[in-house]
Amino acid sequence: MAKNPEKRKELTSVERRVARIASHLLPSISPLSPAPPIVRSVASAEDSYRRVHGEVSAKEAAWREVCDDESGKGFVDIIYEKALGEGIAKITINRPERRNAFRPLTVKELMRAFNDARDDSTIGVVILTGKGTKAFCSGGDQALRSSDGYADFDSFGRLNVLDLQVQIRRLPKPVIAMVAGYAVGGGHILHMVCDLTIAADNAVFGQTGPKVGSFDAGYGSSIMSRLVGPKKAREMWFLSRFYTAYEAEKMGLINVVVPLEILEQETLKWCREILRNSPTAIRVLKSALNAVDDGHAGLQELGGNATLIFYGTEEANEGKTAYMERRRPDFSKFPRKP
Ligand SMILES: CC(C)(COP(=O)(O)OP(=O)(O)OC[C@H]1O[C@@H](n2cnc3c(N)ncnc32)[C@H](O)[C@@H]1OP(=O)(O)O)[C@@H](O)C(=O)NCCC(=O)NCCSC(=O)CCC(=O)c1ccccc1C(=O)O
Repeated sequence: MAKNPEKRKELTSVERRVARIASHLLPSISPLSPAPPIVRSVASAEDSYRRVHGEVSAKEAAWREVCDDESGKGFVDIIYEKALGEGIAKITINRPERRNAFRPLTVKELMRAFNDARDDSTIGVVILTGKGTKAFCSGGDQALRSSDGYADFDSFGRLNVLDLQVQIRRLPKPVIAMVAGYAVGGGHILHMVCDLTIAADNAVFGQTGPKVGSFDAGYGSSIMSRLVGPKKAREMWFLSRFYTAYEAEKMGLINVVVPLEILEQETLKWCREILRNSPTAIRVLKSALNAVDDGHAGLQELGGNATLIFYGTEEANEGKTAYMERRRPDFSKFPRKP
């Protein structure tokens, strides 16, 4: 070790640079090779952000079940939990005996839970998952399919999962699909509308609609085409094949594959990493990333965020205050910035 402080500083700097370059030279992982236990981290252990913030915790969450929302109806088809002392909510489809297929009641309950998570200002990230390790979700419950949608307790059919998709897309907080087992049919679409997908190595992805006389000509087609490209999207829909988690990762359909045993641990790490960042930046970015694809609705969401931020300024406050005080607003002190 160099004794001269100048030399030591130089040596440390060289070591840091070598570590950074080496992290870029790691061999790429074959799509069929097993996932490494520690998931991709390009930043070197020595960078200044890490020195300030430390490692993201991978500890288990202390989940507290939310048995009810303001409707007072309780939950039957889902489990809704929040991590104590953390800004994480977890919504689990709880019909494992049906591979977590959804019926209208399931969708209604999912919407209530997502609504609660949206309104709860302590929550910054929402995880959507399925009970057990065999399925994330296998789509609409075919036993309840009728000529006008899906009907459970009454005779009216509905396709209320389409409203759920829009709700997830517009929720101003990241939604992460945590997928073990099958994510197929309408279940595959649910993971696609989520902002991020973290998959276990046993996950299987695909559409089944054309095999069972169904299709999703909305987000299920357009978002897929954006994610995997128009040719691959046609393959996925026309052939209705299933794909492994590694194939899905290679296609850009999901973010990462991890061993099943650490699926929740890794998902929590991603949540905590997001939660370290500015909530407003994340909120605006989500709406910006969706804006073009979502057309007027996308612009409305992005524009709403601009208004929300503007309301916090002195300039906006001057307008409101002047109105309330029955006087002319004085906007002259606010610069017309270049
Ligand atoms: C998922 C499987 C590949 C799993 O196979 P396997 O592990 O061998 O298990 P199984 O023995 O098949 O299943 C166990 C048990 O679960 C029942 N089950 C599974 N999936 C469903 C389902 N979707 N509906 C009803 N029941 C289901 C199965 O019958 C077994 O019951 P037993 O009593 O024990 O026999 C495999 O299960 C499978 O392929 N499942 C079907 C997948 C499927 O085709 N899903 C429907 C696709 S269509 C759709 O989801 C439309 C949804 C929708 O609402 C919509 C409509 C219009 C526009 C948009 C949408 C949209 O969702 O976006």
